[in-house]
Amino acid sequence: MRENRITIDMGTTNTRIVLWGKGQQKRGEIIYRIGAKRSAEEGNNRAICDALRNGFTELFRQTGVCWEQVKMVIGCGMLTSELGLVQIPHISSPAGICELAQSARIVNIPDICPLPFYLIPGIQTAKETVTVDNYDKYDIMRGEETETVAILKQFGLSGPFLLFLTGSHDKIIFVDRNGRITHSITSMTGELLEAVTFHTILSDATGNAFVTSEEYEEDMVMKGYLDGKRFGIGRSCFYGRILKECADINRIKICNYLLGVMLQNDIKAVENETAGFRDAVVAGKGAVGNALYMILKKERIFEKVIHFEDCKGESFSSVGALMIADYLIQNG
Ligand SMILES: Nc1ncnc2c1ncn2[C@@H]1O[C@H](COP(=O)(O)OP(=O)(O)O)[C@@H](O)[C@H]1O
Ligand SMILES: O=C(O)C(=O)C[C@@H](O)[C@H](O)COP(=O)(O)O
Repeated sequence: MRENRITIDMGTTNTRIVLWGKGQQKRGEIIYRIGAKRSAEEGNNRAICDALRNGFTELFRQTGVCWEQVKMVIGCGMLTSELGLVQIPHISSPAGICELAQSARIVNIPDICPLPFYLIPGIQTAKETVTVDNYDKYDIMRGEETETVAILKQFGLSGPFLLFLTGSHDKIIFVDRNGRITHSITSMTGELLEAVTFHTILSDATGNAFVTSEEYEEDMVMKGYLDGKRFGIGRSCFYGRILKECADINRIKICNYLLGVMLQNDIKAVENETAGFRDAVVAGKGAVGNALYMILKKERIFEKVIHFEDCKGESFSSVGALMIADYLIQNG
């Protein structure tokens, strides 16, 4: 019986392929450290195509499931960009689950997937033409719209609220009272933190590693955040080196400090845009999610801030893609 569905989310950095059995029962999951960034670096999408082929084979090997038992394959995120599998245009806001499901495209790529491949489009802020005079009112997302669907449905939320999503690119998503996305703001916080952590002189001070949940230190995050606000990102990052070389501070404290410095980006991005919003929701795992939640609470920009790490242990994007798959299956 064809009851299995496969969801794929490809981001800038990671690709997650999940095989779902009945309902929300996860049967298998493969995560590759391959994403849109790899295609940009290599000038082609071969790594992504290989990851999808290998991912399907590996999932079937692990679970014993075969293509004849799969009802639908559905993808979202940067898979639909020029750096992914097949480019499909963003749909315009406002949009929610119905608009996303109705705009899903079906493509046939038999050398990767023998079934029709459903692709969920991203969302762009509605705007006629983007020019050098108005680009700062515009934003795009691919993947986070699907995460938003999961967060709204799984936790029974209704807008209006601002949704903070962490990742390679942190997104601040404006959700209206009908649960539709009206606008978004992006900061490349995750990619910047990655570049600083692994590819600058500070890689020595960070020990070439991000801070984990267990290593999270609120005081150092807050110190970094306040310095970022006061001195700017560049100067504050260099204090990471001063702390290591001149004060002999350990790598965990320095990583927490740099996380706070970088999260200043997200607050700066949104601080003049919150009029009319009393509630904020933070959706993000690990130290980054904890840190952003803590900063938003301390800054008192919102009356209420809530935090979700994941959807009962599953990623928001995979659950959102599954919800859209089931919507499409139920609605023919
Ligand atoms: N402490 C941290 N732990 C893990 N990832 C972090 C951390 N700080 C920043 N990041 C960023 O988050 C990215 C991973 O985000 P994720 O949502 O899994 O991937 P994607 O953006 O590809 O969907 C990392 O590549 C990095 O840029
Ligand atoms: O829509 C596009 O082509 C984009 O670049 C949006 C991009 O920021 C996208 O939402 C991916 O972000 P993550 O890697 O999931 O953080």
